[in-house]
Amino acid sequence: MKTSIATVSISGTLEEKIEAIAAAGFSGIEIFEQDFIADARSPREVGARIRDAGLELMLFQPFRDFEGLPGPLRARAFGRAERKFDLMQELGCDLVLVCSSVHPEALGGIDRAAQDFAELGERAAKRGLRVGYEALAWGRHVNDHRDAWEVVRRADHPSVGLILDSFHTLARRIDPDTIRRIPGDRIFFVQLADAPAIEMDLLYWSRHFRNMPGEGDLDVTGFMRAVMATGYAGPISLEIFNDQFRGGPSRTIARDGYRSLVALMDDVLRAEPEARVDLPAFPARTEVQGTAFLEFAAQGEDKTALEGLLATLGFRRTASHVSKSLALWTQGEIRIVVNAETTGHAHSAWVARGTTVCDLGLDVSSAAGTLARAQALGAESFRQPLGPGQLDIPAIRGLGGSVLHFLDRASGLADVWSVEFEAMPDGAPGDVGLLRVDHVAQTMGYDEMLSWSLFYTTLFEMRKTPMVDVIDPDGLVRSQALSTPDGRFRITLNGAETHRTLAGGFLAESFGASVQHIALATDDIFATAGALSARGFEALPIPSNYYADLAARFDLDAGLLDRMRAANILYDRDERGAFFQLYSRPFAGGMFFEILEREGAYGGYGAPNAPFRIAAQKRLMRPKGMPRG
Ligand SMILES: O=C(O)c1ccc(O)c(O)c1
Ligand SMILES: [Mg+2]
Repeated sequence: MKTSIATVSISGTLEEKIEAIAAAGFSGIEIFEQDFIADARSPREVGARIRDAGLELMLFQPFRDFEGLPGPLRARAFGRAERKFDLMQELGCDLVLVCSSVHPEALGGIDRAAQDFAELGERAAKRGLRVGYEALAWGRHVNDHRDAWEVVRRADHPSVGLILDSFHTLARRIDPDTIRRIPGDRIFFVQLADAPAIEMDLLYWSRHFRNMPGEGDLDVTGFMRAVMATGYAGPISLEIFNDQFRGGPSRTIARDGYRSLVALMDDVLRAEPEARVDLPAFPARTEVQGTAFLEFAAQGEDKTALEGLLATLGFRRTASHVSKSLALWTQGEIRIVVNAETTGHAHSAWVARGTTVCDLGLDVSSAAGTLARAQALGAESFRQPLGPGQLDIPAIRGLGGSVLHFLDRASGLADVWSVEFEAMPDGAPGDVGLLRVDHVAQTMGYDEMLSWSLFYTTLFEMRKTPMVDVIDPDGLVRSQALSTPDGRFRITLNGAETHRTLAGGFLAESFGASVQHIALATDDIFATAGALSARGFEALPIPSNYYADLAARFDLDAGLLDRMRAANILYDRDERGAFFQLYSRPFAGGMFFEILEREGAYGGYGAPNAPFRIAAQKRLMRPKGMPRG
């Protein structure tokens, strides 16, 4: 499979783009004319540089406002085309993208355009070049791939073909299955982009809001299934105009692109087994069965404070690692590892961020299969030297330096707790009824959210919920939840735009994206709250204004309301059930625990309560009488 990406899709100079694209694993590149013009090197040098980087220069674009012009304007358009053909020959690129005209004097007429393309094809063929025609969604006369195809069909020249772009087809809600009737060998190139479903002007939407397949709401898979059904065997390229990506880290964005393209083509192949996609086989998305463990890196006073908090939360230190400074704390199905090693990944994480969640372990059906998929999608595997008798548990680097381990029963990895740990019960009193990890909440910059959601949704079988806005007294935080279909593994992504929000302050303190809170589930929040307070746990205080509003919003039994108020429990409800939650006070630079109960099949995360929770946390964290800012 030939993969490619347009230089417009990422940030930097042309040289930085070339390096990032090559490093991400693409086979080729679409060069956007502006990127070339801004470069100081000659066309020959640029072409040679691209090939030296191991990339094929697959497309030169765009050539605008060509077809359907009258008299002298037409002659001038051909003159311009000849100049660009000269340039392409120097660059060493044989295909140009001509996008449908928006010229105010373009006349329209399928046959007129076809004649123009027949002549252009003849001129291109003399130089061994080819011409591809793409319908822009806002083209003056041609704005639908079906019309562009009719122009190409009537031009009837072997050097003239069609270029398809998923954005232009899907943005206009044109049925992608209409592509199935186009002969695959007449399609010269395919560009892919997704986009979020927002109502706006097509041109503005296209130039600013495109994103990687899988990051938006368009049916790019359906589009690509139709393309592959035609027998198309050419390059599959990303063309993503996005303001955030233009300013983002080029290597990360290029890697996201590669991940999105490989995941998409894998989906296409699974849905359309007849399609000829020469993609090496790798396992389907992993179905995560649950959280096997959460590992904190902690040292010194922070470690003592964390252990104290774990004890008041009803955890018991049940085992220690045979050779490392790792303690295992358990309750219900929950395992928390406290890592106080002075070398290795946990130690580096602690040095960089202070007390932090440095590792997430997931229960999967095949750990090796999950690793294989992650690597096929471009993830790096993660390894540390193994001590005697230690299990080689497959792991990868997530984003932002995070690490994920995969445990399964089939290969005995789930036995790590008895193999590598020695039981060492601390004799603490019984638990408080916490049963399992409900979700892990990660905080990141707003502009990193797409990378993280793409990472999880391409590797694991997870659904995204729509993004919600959370109002912090000092700014906005966007929040999006990802969940396995059965809800056994859930992650919430919180994107901060300013350091003044609670999430933004945590992000600044922890030097990058990381877990800010861990939500643990009980089946009886009132019993749990009672047991917690008996152990000296102090819940985050919630003001009585909140309970007065609850009484107004929901038809709640007065006794229930009183019990919630007494225990600082927040409440929410949806069509499927009710939700109760309480919070710990912040620890170690702004992390916290949440304790929750889902009643019925409540599917949310208590988002309506977030502004009140944040304000309550800020009251505790902000020294009294200090002006903010
Ligand atoms: O926005 C544009 O002008 C533009 C140019 C070239 C393309 O391939 C495209 O899809 C859009
Ligand atoms: Mg395009």
